Amino acid sequence: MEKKPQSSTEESSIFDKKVSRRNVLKTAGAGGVGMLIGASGIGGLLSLSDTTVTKGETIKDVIPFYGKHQAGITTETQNHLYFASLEVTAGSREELIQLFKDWTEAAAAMTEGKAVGDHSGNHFLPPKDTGEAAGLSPSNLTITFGVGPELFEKNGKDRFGLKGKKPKELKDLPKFPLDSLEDKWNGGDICIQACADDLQVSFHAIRNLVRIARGKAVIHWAQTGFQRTKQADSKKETPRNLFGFKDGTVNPNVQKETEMDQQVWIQSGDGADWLADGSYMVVRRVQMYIEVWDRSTLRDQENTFGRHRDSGAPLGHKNEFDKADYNKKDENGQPAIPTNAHMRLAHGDGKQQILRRAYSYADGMDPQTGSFDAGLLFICFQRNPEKQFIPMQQRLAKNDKLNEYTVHKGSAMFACLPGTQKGGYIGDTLFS
Ligand SMILES: C=CC1=C(C)c2cc3[nH]c(cc4nc(cc5[nH]c(cc1n2)c(C)c5CCC(=O)O)C(CCC(=O)O)=C4C)c(C)c3C=C
Ligand SMILES: [Fe+2]
Repeated sequence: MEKKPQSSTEESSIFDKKVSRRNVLKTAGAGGVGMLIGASGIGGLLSLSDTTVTKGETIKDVIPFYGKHQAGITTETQNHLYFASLEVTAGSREELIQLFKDWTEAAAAMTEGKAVGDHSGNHFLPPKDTGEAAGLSPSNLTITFGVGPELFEKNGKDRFGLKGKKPKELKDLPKFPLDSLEDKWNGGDICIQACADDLQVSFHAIRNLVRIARGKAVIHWAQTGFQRTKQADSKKETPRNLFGFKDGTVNPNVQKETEMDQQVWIQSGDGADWLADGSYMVVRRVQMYIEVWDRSTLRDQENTFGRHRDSGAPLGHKNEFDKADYNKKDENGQPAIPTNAHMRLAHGDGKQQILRRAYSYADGMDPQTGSFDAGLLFICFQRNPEKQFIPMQQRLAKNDKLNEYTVHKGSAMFACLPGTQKGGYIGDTLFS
């Protein structure tokens, strides 16, 4: 559950005063703009331009969809996640291109709080938008698209004429010691990450994008995720994971463009120029044995992460954001932060960094064990997984004390596409 970045390019809500879909409806009723409702129906009602009917009022909670980078990477984490991994069934490159064009249009509309497609009002046709987000605020919805290795080549087949564009970094992750991966949580041709401050808004986004993809792509696996809501934590402190620890304290600073260029954004000259301004996303579905954890002592728990539970401070330190001193000894002359502590191993020599943007999940019961199926959908972004996530996970998989309490069940890597401008479409540099 990684925290709080805010990128100056993407994140500033473009308007200052809130006009939710509901407010527009109210205003329409009060201000006598019923004609508008009759003329353009829900689709029209929800369009940004229609906010002019409420002069002076503007919309909040909108994160722009268009831009140099896709939103949902350096964006401050929203309360909820709906993540979907899809398999492409389209028969041709043209169909695939059309899919990305349709998705772009729909995603741009939904992030502005608009419905998908025009409201036809035709009683003999299914409505274009499924409707469950009508009346809801845009809720800072971001929709982020990524492509997996098999979109470029599957079983030696160049399915969409993309083989020559495959970046060498985009491949299945190596099998790490202790991995217990299941096909049902692995891989995918395309991923869509929908984050919002309302789960119904996230779900609506994925549902409508999957609906648009009918005949061209199907869901392979999906996962919801959550963290404490901003309403529950108005101070917006670092969220706690399901083991009760602050999670997301040490993360690259998304406000610093140079840091993002070094660690997160793929640069032209890195190998695949069409992917410049995109980022590699690694996803791991990590089940956490919360019942086992709950029976372990506070000292064991703190030694596992190398941090104090209450304050989030590194062991031997006072405050959450104190710089960890890995040479510090405890009263017995032992390292204050144990050599197998998660944060110590993840940190390494500090040269590799990743931008973590994970969410907790809770999916009922694990039928095999009768315990909770709960954990972390670990998501991170980086410029080069071979230099960043992979060596880090190799260290963790070998020695991390956290491995006593977790198991990696799912794994995937996607290349998150560069952003696009109005008139373009997500993926345009891949297909041009
Ligand atoms: C390979 C990358 C990582 C995986 C997989 C991972 C899983 C994982 N982590 C936690 C909880 C915490 N992680 C913390 C720090 C931390 N974790 C990683 C990487 C992976 N974690 C990094 C790079 C760091 C920062 C290291 C540093 O330089 O200090 C912490 C400490 C607080 C914090 O900084 O966020 C916690 C807590 C869980 C529960 C988990 C899988 C279930
Ligand atoms: Fe971690």
